[in-house]
Amino acid sequence: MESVLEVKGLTKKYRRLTAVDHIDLSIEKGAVYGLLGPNGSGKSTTLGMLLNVINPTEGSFSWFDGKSSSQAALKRIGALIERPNFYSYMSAYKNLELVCKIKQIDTTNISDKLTLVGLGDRQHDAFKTFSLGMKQRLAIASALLNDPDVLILDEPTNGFDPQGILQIRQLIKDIAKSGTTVILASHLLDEVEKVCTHVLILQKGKMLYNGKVDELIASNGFFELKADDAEEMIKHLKLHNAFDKITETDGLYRVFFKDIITPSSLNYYLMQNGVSLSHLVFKKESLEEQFIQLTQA
Ligand SMILES: Nc1ncnc2c1ncn2[C@@H]1O[C@H](COP(=O)(O)OP(=O)(O)OP(=O)(O)O)[C@@H](O)[C@H]1O
Repeated sequence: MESVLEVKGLTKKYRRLTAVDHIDLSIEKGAVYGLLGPNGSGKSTTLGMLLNVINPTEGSFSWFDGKSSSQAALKRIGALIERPNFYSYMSAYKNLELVCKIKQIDTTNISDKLTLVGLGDRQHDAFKTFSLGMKQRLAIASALLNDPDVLILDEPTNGFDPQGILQIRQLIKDIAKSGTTVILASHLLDEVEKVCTHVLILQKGKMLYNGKVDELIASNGFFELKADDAEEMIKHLKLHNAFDKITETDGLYRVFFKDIITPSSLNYYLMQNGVSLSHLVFKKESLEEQFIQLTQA
């Protein structure tokens, strides 16, 4: 697969605060890569470094083949970090014409990009008549004017109503389908689950998970167990060679294994060791449960 971005040990320190702490990342063409984390976890700082507006304290990154200069690489990237200022009395089309003039790009793409973001039939209407969601879609069209290989979005659906959110998420998926790699920062787990193929989970600048969204969801699952003799059960669970960890809430034990274990084989193992269970349920965690586990660890 063609590599779009390679990041090694990227770190940003602000005095004593480490905003981004040794991040490694490898993004392939066509991925929709989510940077997921609560406010202040370092998402915007990471994007700022990748866009050359924040100087890293340590580490390195290289765009595309690693051979192009950072200036040349930046020309292949469209970014929407802050809401751009458009002229309210000018039409969507005229606003984008102005963007093209400023960025010295050909204007031939404007109508196509407006159609792509669903504003084809509103392109000659004044910007001030647009809803918030339409304004954001115009901003995305603006970032796409020079046909970038990569589109970077910071919290793309923040502040929109449910319908606006749906439209923007669908648009992001359509853009990715057309071959553009997307990197998006979001504090919304649901957004990453619905839109992204890959995710880097950040907490206080540290990487908690980095990989495919599917693989995060498709964990080995866990067992909910109860036994009259809980102590004996725990002892034998811990002796199992695939044992990972155990947690307890109100007498119900959640047991995680490093490998896939079937309910019947676990039941058999415990029975052989003299432990009879009064409750055995196998469950798969939702991404949300895994996210909570990761961020609580
Ligand atoms: N210029 C700065 N000087 C000092 N500290 C900063 C600066 N910029 C960011 N920080 C701190 O770095 C940490 C990471 O901030 P960052 O904005 O990257 O997080 P984020 O995940 O994007 O959060 P948000 O969604 O709230 O912007 C925070 O603790 C923030 O206060």
